[in-house]
Amino acid sequence: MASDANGIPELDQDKYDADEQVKIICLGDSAVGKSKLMERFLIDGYRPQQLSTYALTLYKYNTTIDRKAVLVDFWDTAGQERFQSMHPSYYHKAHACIMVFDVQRKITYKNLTNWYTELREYRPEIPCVVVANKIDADMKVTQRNFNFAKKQGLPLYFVSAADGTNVVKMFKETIKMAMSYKQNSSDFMDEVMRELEATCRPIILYLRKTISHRQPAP
Ligand SMILES: Nc1nc2c(ncn2[C@@H]2O[C@H](COP(=O)(O)OP(=O)(O)OP(=O)(O)O)[C@@H](O)[C@H]2O)c(=O)[nH]1
Ligand SMILES: [Mg+2]
Repeated sequence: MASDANGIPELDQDKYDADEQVKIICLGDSAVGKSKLMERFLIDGYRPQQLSTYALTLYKYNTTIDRKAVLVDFWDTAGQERFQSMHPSYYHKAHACIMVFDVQRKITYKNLTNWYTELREYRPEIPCVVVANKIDADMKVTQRNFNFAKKQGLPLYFVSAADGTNVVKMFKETIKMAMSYKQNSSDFMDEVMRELEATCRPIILYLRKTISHRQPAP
């Protein structure tokens, strides 16, 4: 996506290398409330930017962390999740993930496993939170055990985009996790090591071959 995005600065993902830029993605089945959650959090003056060609909406949020201005880009799908899989560039350089299900629809909870597997394929280390949305419809669900989060060691938030319960708390904590990941991750070194390995492998193979073909000295 980034490479076809010539001329659309919002899709230039190199900007996420800068200290003050964070990318947070949102995953989950259709109609679980992903967009409503964003809108609820950014209720005062959110500026969603719909990029329909890319089945994507970007929500921008300015905040201050440790007295430093930070710009958060929330990436929200616009229908791509119906195909049960996202374009790889959706995951590219993401610093955290918000994974949402609808407490009223069991299938959306079951599908978290698929979303999580795909997320880890592309971003093995980034912080991820599980969000049980629509608790306003039946508060009793907060007593239920949703073991997926516990099993994976992920934080679980019971929220309602409709009445706002826990929405700000969940977003603020996720932003902090994203920043902390960005400051401490070994992403960059991993990339360097992978490049080095790929470059050096043919040389090592060649050397091994040459040495093994050498005749012992008389
Ligand atoms: N009762 C209740 N309804 C909600 C809540 N959040 C979202 N909804 C409703 O659920 C429906 C889907 O919400 P969206 O935010 O559009 O869901 P989405 O996950 O963005 O859906 P797609 O963009 O199609 O993937 C809408 O009719 C919302 O009004 C909630 O907390 N409580
Ligand atoms: Mg949506």
